[in-house]
Amino acid sequence: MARRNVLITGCSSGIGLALAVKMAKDEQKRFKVYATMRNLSKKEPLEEAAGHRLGKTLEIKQLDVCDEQSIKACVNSIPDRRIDVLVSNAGMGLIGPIECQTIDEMKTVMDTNFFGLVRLLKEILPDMKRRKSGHIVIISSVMGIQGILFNDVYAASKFAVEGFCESLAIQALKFKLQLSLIEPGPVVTEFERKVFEDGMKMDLSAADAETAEMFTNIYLKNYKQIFQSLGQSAEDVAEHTVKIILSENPPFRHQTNTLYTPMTTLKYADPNGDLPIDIFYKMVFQHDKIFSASLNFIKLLRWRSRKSFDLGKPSQ
Ligand SMILES: NC(=O)C1=CN([C@@H]2O[C@H](COP(=O)(O)OP(=O)(O)OC[C@H]3O[C@@H](n4cnc5c(N)ncnc54)[C@H](OP(=O)(O)O)[C@@H]3O)[C@@H](O)[C@H]2O)C=CC1
Ligand SMILES: CC1=C(/C=C/C(C)=C/C=C/C(C)=C/C=O)C(C)(C)CCC1
Repeated sequence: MARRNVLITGCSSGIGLALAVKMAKDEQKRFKVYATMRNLSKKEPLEEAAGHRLGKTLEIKQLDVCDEQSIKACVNSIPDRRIDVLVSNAGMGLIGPIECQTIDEMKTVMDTNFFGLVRLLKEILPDMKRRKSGHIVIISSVMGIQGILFNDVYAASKFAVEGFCESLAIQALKFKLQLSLIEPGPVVTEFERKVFEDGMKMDLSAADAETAEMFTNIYLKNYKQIFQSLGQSAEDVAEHTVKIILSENPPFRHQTNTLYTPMTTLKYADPNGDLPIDIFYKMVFQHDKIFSASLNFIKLLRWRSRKSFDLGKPSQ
């Protein structure tokens, strides 16, 4: 099989970095990775992790998904503009009561997570259609399927991504293109740190006392524990993603975290949509002690089995 050109966005940290390195280190050298980031002054961790693959199976390029010119320049710099696999990974989070967020902050989330993907595809899709080959892989989220308390705008941005892709997938099929949504649950990356820090410093004065208390003493208080007990590593998500890229018949949707699937399954179990809302409400407001104890139990099990605990590792 010929070496496939892979363009990945958001490679300065987290899932993008882990995926770029994993693909560049492929023993069979099946990929040429164009690892992109908006700010090249952040390239050191990637350079270090790529080691001697740098300049061989991995090249670092500038690309800001909020800037059409930067996308165009990056794609034009790739031989024959040939991108066989596009991984749309760049993204950002936003938590808190909407009363305390500005419309501009919300627009930045939509602009990055949703319009970022749209801009990439406007540039790359026509070439893929002409060649009648290509795989578009999108790092979506479980929040592309299901909303979570105090993640209203972030979830909306991922729902937008999923609706857009569901529509596009039908046309893509006609051009023999593949489209896959990767849906991780919580992943321990910079995303988690940034979102938590922003949440902690948030000015909650525009919210009523009950909402502010709920955000601080329920959401933020449990946030770290949720990531510690249910969280995956970026490398885990990268492993799932490579498996999807290499599969002959890649699925349209792939959830990476089996500890989280009982939650997302609730969505499909009730056409009225009340079941997940009701259960999340009870977990947060009525059975919070049982919920917290269950999280601690999962954390303990994972600690005892030192990472071998199955988080839905793709079968060999
Ligand atoms: N962590 C999690 O719990 C989960 C994350 N995801 C999704 O995974 C993806 C990767 O996030 P993750 O690795 O966790 O987080 P990180 O914060 O570690 O990585 C996000 C990357 O996106 C980049 N980025 C942000 N805005 C832009 C932009 N305008 N143009 C180009 N790059 C940009 C960041 O660059 P910079 O360093 O310059 O900010 C960074 O490289 C996101 O789409 C996120 O929504 C999905 C499920 C769970
Ligand atoms: C499990 C769970 C909760 C929190 C889930 C979280 C915090 C998920 C984070 C997912 C991320 C960060 C996805 C990124 O795209 C609640 C609502 C507290 C209570 C109900 C069950």
